[in-house]
Amino acid sequence: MISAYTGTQIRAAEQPLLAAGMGAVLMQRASYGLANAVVHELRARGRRLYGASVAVLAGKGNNGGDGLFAASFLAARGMRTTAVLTGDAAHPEALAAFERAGGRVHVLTEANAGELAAHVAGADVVLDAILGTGAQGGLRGAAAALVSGLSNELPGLVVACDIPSGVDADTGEAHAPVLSADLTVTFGAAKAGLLADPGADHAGRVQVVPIGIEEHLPWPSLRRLEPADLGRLLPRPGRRSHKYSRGVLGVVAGSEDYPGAAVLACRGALSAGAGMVRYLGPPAVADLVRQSCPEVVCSTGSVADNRVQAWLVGSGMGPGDSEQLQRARDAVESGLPVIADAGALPALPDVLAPQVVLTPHAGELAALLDRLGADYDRSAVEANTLGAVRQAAVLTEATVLLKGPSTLVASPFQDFYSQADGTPWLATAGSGDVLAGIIGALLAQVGSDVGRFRNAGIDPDERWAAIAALGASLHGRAGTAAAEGGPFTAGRIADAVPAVWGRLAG
Ligand SMILES: NC(=O)C1=CN([C@@H]2O[C@H](COP(=O)(O)OP(=O)(O)OC[C@H]3O[C@@H](n4cnc5c(N)ncnc54)[C@H](OP(=O)(O)O)[C@@H]3O)[C@@H](O)[C@H]2O)[C@@H](O)CC1
Ligand SMILES: [K+]
Repeated sequence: MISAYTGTQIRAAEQPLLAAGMGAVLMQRASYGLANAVVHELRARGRRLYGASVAVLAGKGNNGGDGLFAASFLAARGMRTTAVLTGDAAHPEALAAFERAGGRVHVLTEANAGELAAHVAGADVVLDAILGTGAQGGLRGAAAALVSGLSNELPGLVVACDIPSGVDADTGEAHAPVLSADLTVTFGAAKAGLLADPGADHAGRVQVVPIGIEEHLPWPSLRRLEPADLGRLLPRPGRRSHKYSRGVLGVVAGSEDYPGAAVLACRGALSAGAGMVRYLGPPAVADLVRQSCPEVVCSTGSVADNRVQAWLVGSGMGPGDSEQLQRARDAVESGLPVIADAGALPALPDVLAPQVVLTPHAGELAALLDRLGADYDRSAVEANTLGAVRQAAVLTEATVLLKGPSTLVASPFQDFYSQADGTPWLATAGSGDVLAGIIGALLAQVGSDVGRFRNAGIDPDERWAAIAALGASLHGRAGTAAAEGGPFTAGRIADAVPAVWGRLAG
C-alpha cells in the first residue's frame, strides 16, 4: 500500500528531527536521493552522465536547497551544472556547495527570464526546485515568466524536487504555470497532491526517498492499493462454495435507449467473480442481456422479490425510466451494498449510507454537488478532485468514487484512495458500465467479509471505499492489458479481468 500525506503532515513529522538538530542531515538524505534518482533515470534512458548538462531552478527555501545540493552531487559525477536562482535569496550552505562543485549561477530577473528560459530548455536535465511544501500558492513574477517560457515538452529530462512547483501538496490543485515533470522525487513519503489530479498530471512517475521521518508519520491522508494488497483482498471460492454463497449481484440497468449498458454491466460483473448475476429491467433489454450473456438470470418484479447480496443500479438509465429508478431507490432502501452509477445518481435521496458507492465522472459529480448546495461546476471539480470527492462523501454520507486518470475514492469517514492503474484508452463508451459491474460483483462477494479487510490493515467500517478502490484497480489493469498499446472496446475490459485477477491472486 502506498501511503500519502499532506504537506502539513510531512512538515509535522519532520519537526522532532529538526528540533534534534537534524535539519542538515535530512536535507543531505533528500538531495542525495534526488541526485541518485537522476543518475538512475539517465542510465535507464541510455544517456551518458559525463558531460551532460543540468539546470536547477532553485527557490529561496529548503526546496531550492535540496535542488542545489543535488546538483552539486551531480557535478561530482561529471555533469555540467547551472543554477537559476528564482528568489531574492538562496539556501546559503547549498549555494556554497553548488559553487564549490563548479556550478554556474544566474540570478533570475524579469529582464532575463526569456533568455534563461532558452538556456534551461537546452539542458539535458531540468531540476524544478523552486517551491516545495512551504509554498503559498503558485509561481509569481519572474519565476512564473521563466516557467511559462519553457514548453511543457522539453527535450531533456524534467525532475521535480519533492513536488512540481505550483502544485498544492495537500490537494493536488495546480496553480499555473506548472512545469510538468517526467519524474517527481519526493521526500519522506508521497504527498497526497501527487496522487490526485491535476497534481498527478504534472508529477509524472513518483519516487519516494526515505529520509528517516517514517516513524513520526500519522495516519495517511490518502492511500493506493498495490498488487500485494489487491491479491489479499480478492476472494477465492472455498471447496464447498456454491453460486449463492459466492455472492449474487442484482443489476438494475439499461433502458430501451441504452440497452448495451445493461449488457456491459453484466459482463463486468460476470468477469469479476459474481456467483450469479440477476438482471431486472425492461423485457427488450432483458432479451438482449440473455442473448449476450446466457449466464445471467433475468427476473421480473421488484427489488424485494429478488434475493441478492448487492445491487448495481443506474448504468444506461435516464430520467424517464421511472420503473427502473424506483427499483434503484428500493435497492438503496434495502440496506444492502449498492453501486449507483449514471442515471441513478440524480434520482437517489440526498443522504445515503457508507455501503452505497456512487461512481460519478467529473460532470456528474459537479451536478450532484450542485444539487446538494455546494458551488461546483465541472471545471471546479477537475481543478480540485480531492476536495470535490471529499465534499461529496461528507454531504451524501455515501462512498464516492470519482472516475478519472487518477480515480479517487472517498469514504464518508474521510478515508481516501487513489488508483491510477489504467490507460487513457479506457476513456471509451461503456467503460464505466463495466467498472460498475466489477465493483458490484466485488460488493456481492466480499461486502460482508469483515475479517478480510481487518487482516489487510483496513478498518472494516471503511471497507466500502477499499472495495471501490479494488474495483477501480482491476478495471484499470484490465484496460491496460486489453490495450496492447492501441484502442479497444469496453467489452474487452471485461474479457481481460479474469487473467488480471489470476495474476494478482496468483
Ligand atoms: N524541513 C526540512 O528539514 C526538510 C525540508 N525539505 C525540503 O524543504 C521543502 C520545504 O522547504 P521550505 O519550508 O523552506 O519551503 P519551500 O517550499 O522550499 O519554499 C518556500 C519559500 O519560498 C517562499 N514562498 C512561498 N510561497 C511562494 C510563492 N508562491 N512564490 C515565491 N516564493 C514563495 C517562502 O518564503 P516567504 O515568501 O515566506 O519569505 C518560503 O520560504 C520541502 O518541499 C523539501 O523539498 C527536505 O530537504 C527534507 C528536510
Ligand atoms: K519543486
